[in-house]
Amino acid sequence: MATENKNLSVYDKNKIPNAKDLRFGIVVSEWNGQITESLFQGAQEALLDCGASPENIIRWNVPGSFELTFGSKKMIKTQKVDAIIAIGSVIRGETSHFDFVCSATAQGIKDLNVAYDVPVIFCVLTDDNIQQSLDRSGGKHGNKGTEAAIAAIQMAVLGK
Ligand SMILES: Nc1c(NC[C@H](O)[C@H](O)[C@H](O)CO)[nH]c(=O)[nH]c1=O
Ligand SMILES: CC(=O)[C@@H](O)COP(=O)(O)O
Repeated sequence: MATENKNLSVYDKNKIPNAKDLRFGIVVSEWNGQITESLFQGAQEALLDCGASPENIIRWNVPGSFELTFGSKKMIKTQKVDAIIAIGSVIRGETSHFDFVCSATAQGIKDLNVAYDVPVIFCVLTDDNIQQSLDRSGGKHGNKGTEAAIAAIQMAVLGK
């Protein structure tokens, strides 16, 4: 289902586990900061709405999406968190660099989910233009940060 057919901010709170006893890490890329800050706000608001405590949300910043893998790995190794949300915004430029950043970031986060027992949620927008990014970070298609927060709660309690 394409995003245009699914608002990213819609969730049924009654179907989401309470997050009051969970600790979350959020690693935020500083590239396209206007977008990533909106994604962070969406994620933070949803976590709090679902019962998480502010002191149980740990935020770290990294330079760009490529660094989300290392930042998330470092957080897994040094912080006791139940799930991590990796937030980035990659917007296509003139060269093929977009493809390499997107692929490396997706593969790196996938690899963390394989190697460690802490779910890392892929909250990285990979857009052709800034309007697509705005539409998915609090615009007409909702906020992918909200979607990622709900996924983080669900994955944190999986199998418990
Ligand atoms: N062009 C974008 C980047 N590029 C930077 C890389 O993510 C990385 O920080 C650099 O290559 C140094 O390792 N990053 C984004 O998050 N978004 C972009 O649009
Ligand atoms: C995703 C990128 O790295 C990209 O924004 C960089 O722009 P360019 O391909 O024009 O160098």
